[in-house]
Amino acid sequence: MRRVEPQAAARRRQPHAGRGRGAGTPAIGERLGRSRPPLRPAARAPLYLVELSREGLGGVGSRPAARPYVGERGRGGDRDRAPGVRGLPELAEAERPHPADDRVHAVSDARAAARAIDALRRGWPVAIAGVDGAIEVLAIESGDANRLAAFDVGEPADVLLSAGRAATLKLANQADAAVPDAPVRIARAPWLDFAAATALADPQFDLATPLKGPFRAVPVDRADAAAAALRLARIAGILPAFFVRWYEGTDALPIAAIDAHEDAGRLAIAARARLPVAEAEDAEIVAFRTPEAAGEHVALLIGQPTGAPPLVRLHSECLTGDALGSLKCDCGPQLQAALRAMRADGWGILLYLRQEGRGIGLVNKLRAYALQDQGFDTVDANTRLGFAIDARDFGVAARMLKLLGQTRIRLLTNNPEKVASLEAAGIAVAERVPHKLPPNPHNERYLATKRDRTGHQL
Ligand SMILES: Nc1nc2c(ncn2[C@@H]2O[C@H](COP(=O)(O)OP(=O)(O)OP(=O)(O)O)[C@@H](O)[C@H]2O)c(=O)[nH]1
Ligand SMILES: [Zn+2]
Repeated sequence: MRRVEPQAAARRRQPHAGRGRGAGTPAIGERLGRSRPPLRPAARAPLYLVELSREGLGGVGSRPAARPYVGERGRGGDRDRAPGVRGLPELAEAERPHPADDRVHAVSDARAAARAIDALRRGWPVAIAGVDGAIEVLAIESGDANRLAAFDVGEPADVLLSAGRAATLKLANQADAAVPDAPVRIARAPWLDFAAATALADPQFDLATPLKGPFRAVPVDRADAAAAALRLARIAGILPAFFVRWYEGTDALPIAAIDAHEDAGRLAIAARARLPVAEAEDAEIVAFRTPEAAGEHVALLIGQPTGAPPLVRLHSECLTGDALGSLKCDCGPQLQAALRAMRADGWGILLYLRQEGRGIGLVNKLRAYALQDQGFDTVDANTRLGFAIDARDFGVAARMLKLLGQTRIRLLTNNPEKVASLEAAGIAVAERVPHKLPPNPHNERYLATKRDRTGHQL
């Protein structure tokens, strides 16, 4: 058994309900669930939420133990397999996500991060603790003028943007913009009301909405917490732009909680089943998830192990390309071509990674598309929004391959970064297999940008 946290504290932590930050507007505080009076410490002490350890119950819930996908066809005989599932016996046990003694803190912290992400999307303030102190942020995208009025209590909150966005506003120099997701703080001028801040946050409307000004960048104090806030925005799929103030409470989210939330090492196999697909009737699907993060990744296993390293494709989710047949990118054709190549090769593994829009999420990718409609290329569009050019973590793919028992692969890609990231995470890439498809008039520029600006071998 493990003790997680007092129920009252768990309820109170996000949004910072009842922490008594002074005279907020009662109606708004009520609506945001923030007006509950603080509980006296004595009232919190005895109540604890208790969870049974999964290990103690013998395995992860009622799931079958993960069986790695290695070995040879028919070894042990088909009759030994669970019905409908490609089972390959006597193989290395899947790695455990964490040593048991790490788990209590990692789990509660990572859940606190999940609550903070949810709060950001709802327009609730979130406090984040750095080494030099904490900040509190209100996302501009999900906030409104009333929430800002409540947030501004005492003195007006400044604005927190990313360097990529600040550079487009001429508030950061090129050197700063080299790290587009680094934090930049803008002093709150009297005219910087909610509407003006919205225009600052979203570059899509720069051409249509001339910005007021001048704006003045000020030194970013508590920079680690500010950078963490921008990171949380990316995970939440919102614009990396906030109102920001110092926070003196003790219940701020530690940055380590965000690390735990994103920790690929916490991925485990959640389910597996047969999935006949057009390219391979004997395919098997394996789903992976962590206890906290929302995205579930899947592997599609094609053909039967031949003893040679499998042909692997890391495919990042692209709703527009994969499901809607978008011609703006090459994702849909690449996905299908990868499955065909695996079938031709004998066996392979497609990793379908929930990293839509190179990790910035669907809505932000569509904003990037709107910027491309205005003439910016795929790299500049990401930067102007305030994101890294590529925000993906390929450690996720490395972890999935290890859980499938594969540490030596042949990789279908034109992207040297995928090779380097997998190698750095302990996967030997025996061969990079080019994965080029003919351009169309709509994706020609996109592919040229990948070749010229992001090092793709096209
Ligand atoms: N932010 C952003 N994401 C895009 C854009 N176009 C496509 N994507 C996303 O880019 C990802 C596709 O990249 P991949 O094909 O996996 O990888 P790659 O870096 O091109 O490398 P390859 O293995 O050579 O194909 C998907 O998540 C798409 O949603 C764009 O203009 N902006
Ligand atoms: Zn795509």
